[in-house]
Amino acid sequence: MIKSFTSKVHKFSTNLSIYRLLKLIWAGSKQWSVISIFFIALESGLFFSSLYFLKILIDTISKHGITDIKNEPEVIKYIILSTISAILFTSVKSISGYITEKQSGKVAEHIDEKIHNCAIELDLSFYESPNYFDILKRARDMATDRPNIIVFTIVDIAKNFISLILIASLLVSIDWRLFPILALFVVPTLWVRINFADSQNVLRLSQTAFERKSNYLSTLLTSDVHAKEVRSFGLGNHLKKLYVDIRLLLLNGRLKISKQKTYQELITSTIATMGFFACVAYIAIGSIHGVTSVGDITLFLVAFPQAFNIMQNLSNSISTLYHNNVFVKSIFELFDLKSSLKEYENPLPIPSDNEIDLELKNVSFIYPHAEKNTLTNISLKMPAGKIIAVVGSNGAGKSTLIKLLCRLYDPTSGSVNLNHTDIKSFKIADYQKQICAVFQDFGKYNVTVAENIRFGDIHSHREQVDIVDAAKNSGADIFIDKFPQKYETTMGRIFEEGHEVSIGQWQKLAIARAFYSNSRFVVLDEATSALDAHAEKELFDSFRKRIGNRAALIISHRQSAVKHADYIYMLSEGEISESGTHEELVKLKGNYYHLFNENLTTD
Ligand SMILES: Nc1ncnc2c1ncn2[C@@H]1O[C@H](COP(=O)(O)OP(=O)(O)OP(=O)(O)O)[C@@H](O)[C@H]1O
Repeated sequence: MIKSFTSKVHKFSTNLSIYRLLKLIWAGSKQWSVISIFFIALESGLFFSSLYFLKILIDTISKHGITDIKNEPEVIKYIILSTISAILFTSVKSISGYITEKQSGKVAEHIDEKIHNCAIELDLSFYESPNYFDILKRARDMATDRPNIIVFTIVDIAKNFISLILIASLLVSIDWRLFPILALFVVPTLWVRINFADSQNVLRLSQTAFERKSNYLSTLLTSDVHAKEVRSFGLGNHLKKLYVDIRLLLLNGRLKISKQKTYQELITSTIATMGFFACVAYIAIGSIHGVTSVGDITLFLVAFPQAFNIMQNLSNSISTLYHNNVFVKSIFELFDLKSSLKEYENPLPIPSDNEIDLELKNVSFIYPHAEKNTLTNISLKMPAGKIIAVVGSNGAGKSTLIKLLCRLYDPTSGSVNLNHTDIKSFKIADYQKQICAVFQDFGKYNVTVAENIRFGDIHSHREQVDIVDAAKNSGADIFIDKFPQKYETTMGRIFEEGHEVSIGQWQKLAIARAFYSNSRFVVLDEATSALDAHAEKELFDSFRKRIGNRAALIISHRQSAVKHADYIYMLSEGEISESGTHEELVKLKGNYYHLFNENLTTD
């Protein structure tokens, strides 16, 4: 058991990252940490002094005898002093509870901010990794209430530790053997708790993926997005069963180690209680033999249960800290993740020329964890003021190409160049401002109409008229004007008074974002797929006028959307198989011709 205990303690100290944790707490709450430390010292000092005055009081009484009237002023003095110390102790304890609450609130805010920064700054490849989601989930779970628990626990450990030292000095003044005896009987309890916390941590790590899966199933059952299909396909009971099975599995895992802990705690708490009464017997027999005084016995009966409680609290706090360590580790794991997109050390300014081209040169790309290239040797140009189109069947690699253009990923080989300069030479944020993309799975923001459009260029403070212009250009103005609150209408149905609109209308809002943006390049990835034929025709007929001297890239499965492009690239299984104008490609009677098959026209 001793070997197991020391190995647990070693694992505990290496796993706990206590120094890093304290640094994190300090970074998030410097001022409140200082105040908190002051109150810890004050509280412990007052606790000690109330006991100390009590001891002197008892010593005074027992030395001079209870009936000695001369003794009265001194007795009253110590009664007053120990009462004042006890009152101050309880008051400081209450205030210090508030201070710890404030401190942990600050730490939680700090951790929350860091987690959100990581989530924003990490590149898209992390979102392809289940492991990243596990880390993120654990870190997010941690962010809500764990900082609170951890700060409270650390403060508790500090208080208990100081109090224990002070109280130990009192106990040692009775008999030095009392303290080691006490420690010996409390250690098994600590061992059981650390052991339990350790098993819980291992279990939690192995359960995170299942937890995520059960959360996912619960979302399927409860979210508005899936409500229609769940009902029409009658998926409810099937999904519910999958959910319940996983929850049962998780519960059984937890109950198994909890049962083990209950058995072990039964034994160790019996040992601890026996320890307490062994000490009582030791002191009582000592007093019969005249070795210990009445003051000693009284002090022992007051101080010993306190010391016993403090040691129990300490063991509880330490195991709580250890138990929460899995979350602490997760946030550090998250903080340690490094984006694979590297910032250039001396970034160049974005070229200010009026005419600016974007070009892919011999680009190949393989997704992280994928086995083969999604794109191979792609060369393609987006010249200023021109509209180009990329077409191809499902899975050909069109959206992937957009991700590279937007620098959401870097190519595995080849380069993306802005006016002949590799885009890696620019600051990522500066470059990304040059491109505005409307993705196939565009965002539906449950904010006002105006904010939905303003998200296209959130850093500029432009006039309302620009928002209205963007809405007119995308055709969204037609339904916006029908809302009583026009551009101040909240979209979606998540919030009260929100207005839900059709998918095509949402898509028009997303396109309005692109028109509102000042970027030099516009990318529409299947961005008009939900527009009715009339709205789509109207948009593309005047698209050139609407984008001004910007360059545009359109991805679409509809011939009507791509045929007016200046140049079209046909993507087949990740490679460009054909390119040319619509007329040239139709005449070629190759992949492009067959893709649109019957409905091809050259008008
Ligand atoms: N995150 C990813 N990780 C691994 N492979 C991916 C990932 N995203 C896409 N792929 C693979 O890359 C290939 C190209 O996908 P992409 O989304 O670029 O196709 P697409 O041409 O846009 O298709 P669609 O017309 O259906 O939108 C597909 O075979 C897909 O399986």
